[in-house]
Amino acid sequence: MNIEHNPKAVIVIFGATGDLAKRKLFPSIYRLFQNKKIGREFSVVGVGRRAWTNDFFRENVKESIESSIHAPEALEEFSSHFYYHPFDVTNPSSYLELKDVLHNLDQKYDIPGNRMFYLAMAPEFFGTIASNLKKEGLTDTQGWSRLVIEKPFGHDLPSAEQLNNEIREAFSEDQIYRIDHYLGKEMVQNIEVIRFANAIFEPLWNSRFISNIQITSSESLGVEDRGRYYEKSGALRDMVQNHLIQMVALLAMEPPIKLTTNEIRSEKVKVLRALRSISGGEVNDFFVRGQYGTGQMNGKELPGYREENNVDDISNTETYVAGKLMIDNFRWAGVPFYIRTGKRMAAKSTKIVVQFKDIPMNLYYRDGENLDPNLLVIHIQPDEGITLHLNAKKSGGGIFTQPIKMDYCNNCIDGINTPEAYEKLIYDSLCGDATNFTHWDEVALSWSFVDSISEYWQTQIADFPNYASGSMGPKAADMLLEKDGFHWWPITDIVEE
Ligand SMILES: NC(=O)C1=CN([C@@H]2O[C@H](COP(=O)(O)OP(=O)(O)OC[C@H]3O[C@@H](n4cnc5c(N)ncnc54)[C@H](OP(=O)(O)O)[C@@H]3O)[C@@H](O)[C@H]2O)C=CC1
Ligand SMILES: O=C1O[C@H](COP(=O)(O)O)[C@@H](O)[C@H](O)[C@H]1O
Repeated sequence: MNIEHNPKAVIVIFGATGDLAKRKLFPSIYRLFQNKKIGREFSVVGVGRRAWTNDFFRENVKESIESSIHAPEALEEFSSHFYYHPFDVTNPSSYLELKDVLHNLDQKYDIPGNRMFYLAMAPEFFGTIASNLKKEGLTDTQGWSRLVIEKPFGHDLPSAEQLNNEIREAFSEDQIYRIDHYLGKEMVQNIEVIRFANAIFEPLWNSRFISNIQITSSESLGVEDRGRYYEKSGALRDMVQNHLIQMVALLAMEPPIKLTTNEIRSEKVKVLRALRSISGGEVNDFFVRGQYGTGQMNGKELPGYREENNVDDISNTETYVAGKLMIDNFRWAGVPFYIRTGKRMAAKSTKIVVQFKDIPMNLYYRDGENLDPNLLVIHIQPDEGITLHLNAKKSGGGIFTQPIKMDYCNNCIDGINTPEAYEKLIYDSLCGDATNFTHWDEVALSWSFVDSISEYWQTQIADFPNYASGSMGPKAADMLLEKDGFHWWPITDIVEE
């Protein structure tokens, strides 16, 4: 792995007129520029079918930055690096013109032929774009060429394999950067550091001391304007196959022998290989699905999923998933990893709770007084930090215990400077660091895990809707833990479960 810290490149954004480019990509590239992670030697070429001019595109870029960053500076200079090249990506002849544009920009900005092709478009175009880039010689330069790909990477294992084969015709695995934006989140990246840089956690990080691990990624928003996509996806494919399984892998992996891309990925792959597969008949024992109905949030009446735009009024699509994952290896045998994610839940929050086993004998037990289990809570968002739940002596006479918390707040210190996930991932891909991107082996294993669940669900009509908007999901998700003697730990102090 050859990581370059002062990247010089032309970034080509396919889908530059779309929502992702505007909301995430332009502001992230701006922050890299503002923080001097990229210097003057860069250029961005936007591709879309709309007949925009360079000036119109630059106005759009400026608008996107102004709407997301307070008092941005040097916007004129920054946006002058942006160019727009309209064409339909299915038209092979346009790639030669793009090639000339890129060549001229190399010369203008003193860029040594480095190209980052960012595919912010629907996946059905990935293969066509990759093969045209290669065929027309756009990857044939003195510098490097990388392909950055947005999700969804297929909708099941066969479609992901087909997509992968198409792009692998033109790009090798080490040129492909598959985005999972959760891997760019500060506290997701912190999981490894918390585990492997602290003598107090690693010896306890196994089935002898941990009773269960819970990962919640709840959203308060509904499906918004993505009904068409979401109807075919659902929460299992949209969130579990990628973000939640990636967090499980980071929590469960063995310490890598070195902090290199290959070593870390290979440890994550081993976890995914040990993930117990769930056959059709077992799905109901391990997984619960839900769909939001009408409800209330902050005094506002909210529609159910089936009333949303572009959603079938008898839709069988799940907007909520809870599951129990078992990792059949030496470290984790018998420890459930509970996951849950859903739309229109009571709060927007992503949290990991590591629950330690009870001590063998409670010396402080008195009637009506119990020791709480020790918990390590990793707050991913919106708050970032860690909390350790302990028991301590109550002040005053006698030996009475009380639960206490030790808190570390990451974004209280770094505040608004905590880099956004996309900013970090774009920077990593420009630098050639693929650690926080998913390798094909990870993608394939996680699809194969979720496929057996979704195949079973497709054969069964669900009794939807089964949770109210603004709630914490269906009751059956509580039962999933209760039958093992556990319960979901609340995700915020305000949300009652
Ligand atoms: N938006 C988000 O927050 C997220 C999006 N994603 C993924 O990113 C990708 C893009 O999403 P999003 O930006 O929301 O989608 P949009 O529908 O907003 O944008 C699609 C883009 O593709 C371009 N496009 C479509 N067909 C062609 C074509 N034949 N030739 C050239 N350009 C074309 C459109 O340009 P034009 O109309 O000018 O032709 C537009 O710029 C999707 O795969 C999505 O799943 C992933 C995570 C989050
Ligand atoms: O990938 C996706 O993630 C978002 C949630 O991301 P977050 O960073 O806001 O937690 C989700 O809303 C979307 O449906 C999904 O495609």
